[in-house]
Amino acid sequence: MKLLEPRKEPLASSAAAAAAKAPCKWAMKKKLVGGDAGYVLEDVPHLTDYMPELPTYPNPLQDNPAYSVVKQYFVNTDDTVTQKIVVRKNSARGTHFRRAGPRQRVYFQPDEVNAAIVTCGGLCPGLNTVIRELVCGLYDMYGVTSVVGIEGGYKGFYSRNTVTLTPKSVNDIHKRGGTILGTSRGGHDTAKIVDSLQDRGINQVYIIGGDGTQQGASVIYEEVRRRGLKCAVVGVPKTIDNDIAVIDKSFGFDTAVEEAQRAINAAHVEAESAENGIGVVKLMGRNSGFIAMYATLASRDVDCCLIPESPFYLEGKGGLLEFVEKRLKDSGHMVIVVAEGAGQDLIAQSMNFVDTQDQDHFKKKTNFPITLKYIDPTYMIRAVRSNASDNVYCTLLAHSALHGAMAGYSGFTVAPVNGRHAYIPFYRITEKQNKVVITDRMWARVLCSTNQPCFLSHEDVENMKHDDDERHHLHNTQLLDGSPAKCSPNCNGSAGAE
Ligand SMILES: Nc1ncnc2c1ncn2[C@@H]1O[C@H](COP(=O)(O)OP(=O)(O)OP(=O)(O)O)[C@@H](O)[C@H]1O
Ligand SMILES: O=P(O)(O)OC[C@H]1O[C@](O)(CO)[C@@H](O)[C@@H]1O
Ligand SMILES: [Mg+2]
Repeated sequence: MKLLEPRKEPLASSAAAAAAKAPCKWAMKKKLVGGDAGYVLEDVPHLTDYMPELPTYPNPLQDNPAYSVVKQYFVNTDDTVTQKIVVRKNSARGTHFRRAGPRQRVYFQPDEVNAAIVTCGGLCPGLNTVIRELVCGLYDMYGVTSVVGIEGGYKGFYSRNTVTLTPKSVNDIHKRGGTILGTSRGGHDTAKIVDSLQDRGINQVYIIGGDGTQQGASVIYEEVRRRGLKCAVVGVPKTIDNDIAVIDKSFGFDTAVEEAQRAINAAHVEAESAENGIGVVKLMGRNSGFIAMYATLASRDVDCCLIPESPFYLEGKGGLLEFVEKRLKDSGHMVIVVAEGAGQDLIAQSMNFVDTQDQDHFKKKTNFPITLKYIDPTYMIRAVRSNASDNVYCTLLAHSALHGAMAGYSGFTVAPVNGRHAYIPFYRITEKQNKVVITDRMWARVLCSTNQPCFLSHEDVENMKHDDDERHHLHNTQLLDGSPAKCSPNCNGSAGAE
């Protein structure tokens, strides 16, 4: 294994190009370790990076009756998780992340730990489950008895008192939507937050939130490190939109897609029961259409799915209205699912038919009367409690997070990559957001299932494919230590690239 020089960012995306103009502060702080055949470990920081003399202790799990019988319960320190799961015979091994899980030695004694948990950003099903499992995991697995909640997001660090969290107080919270701690989208004052950590003697902080929150967590980590504090800063990624880069899926997404089925079913029933009935369902997704795409695929009752990534136009040959008219003539009703960010250009031209409930607009544009029912379950799909599958996922996330903190890792986000939980550096989560790639197979499946037009000309499609090829080419040929090791941040097969 050899330490590599920090690599240069590929110029494949506008974000990367911007970073090249104003070099990213992370560029000099990456912990890259190279191995054979183009193997690269993008490692996460550890408390010993700046506190080399820290003592270690045996992991209390070795004496825990539930875990001590597990064969190979502790993760080997060399275990890593590959980002690129599909390989060819001569492919470079590419990027890897440190495998999450309990380590044989830990850097905190149980009675030394003062943990804090905060939730930031928008709501998402599963927030309470993550909080519950962090608290119960710290208590039950590591014998920690001091865990507090920070109320109201980041600003709660310096404007509110903490709330004590115990297994008893969090026992039933996974059965509720929202977050018992409250959340907010403002108030990230790094110095004040770290002052508060210091004043309260907090030495493990679990920060649950989306891309903005993880950026906030990374600057908190930087400040903690600058002050030389023994405090593990751990990010748990959350976004209902499922658009976080690198990771397989974000918690709450499954639940949201499931809940969206209820709205789609209602739209279908309404549409079917009326003459030329159209049911329109608006789903979350300001910048990406994953919820709309998966809800459409799951339902099979949807005739048209509109997402921000796929431009469309209303009038003229090949436009949406022509398609609506044809579908109504063919089957007498239709269901349209629209992500909230879809058709932004049309909104700009005051042509947003989606937000209007004015059926005259449609009547004027089509040649026959229609009955339009508009259903907006936007907040309903994220305010519900998490489903069974998300509950299990949240439990594993919480456990991976606290194992990492106890093992002394800090400044990382935890999430599954190709089915295995891994510790991922903050910059990999925040440098870009995933989008639905409309030249990938998953979007083709949607078009196949709805039989909607792709609203793009042949030339548009060819241009997009060309752009994608260039993007892949640039990522694949970007050399690390002279070897072709890097794959696209998107090539982990996440969110339907298969
Ligand atoms: N670049 C940043 N640096 C520091 N703090 C940030 C940054 N961006 C956002 N934050 C802080 O993170 C918190 C949440 O941010 P934001 O509202 O963007 O939600 P999010 O975490 O992205 O979640 P969601 O998935 O709901 O959008 C806010 O308190 C905000 O001040
Ligand atoms: O209304 P709020 O709380 O800002 O959150 C809504 C937004 O959050 C998101 O889910 C992003 O996290 C968007 O898709 C959505 O528009
Ligand atoms: Mg966000």
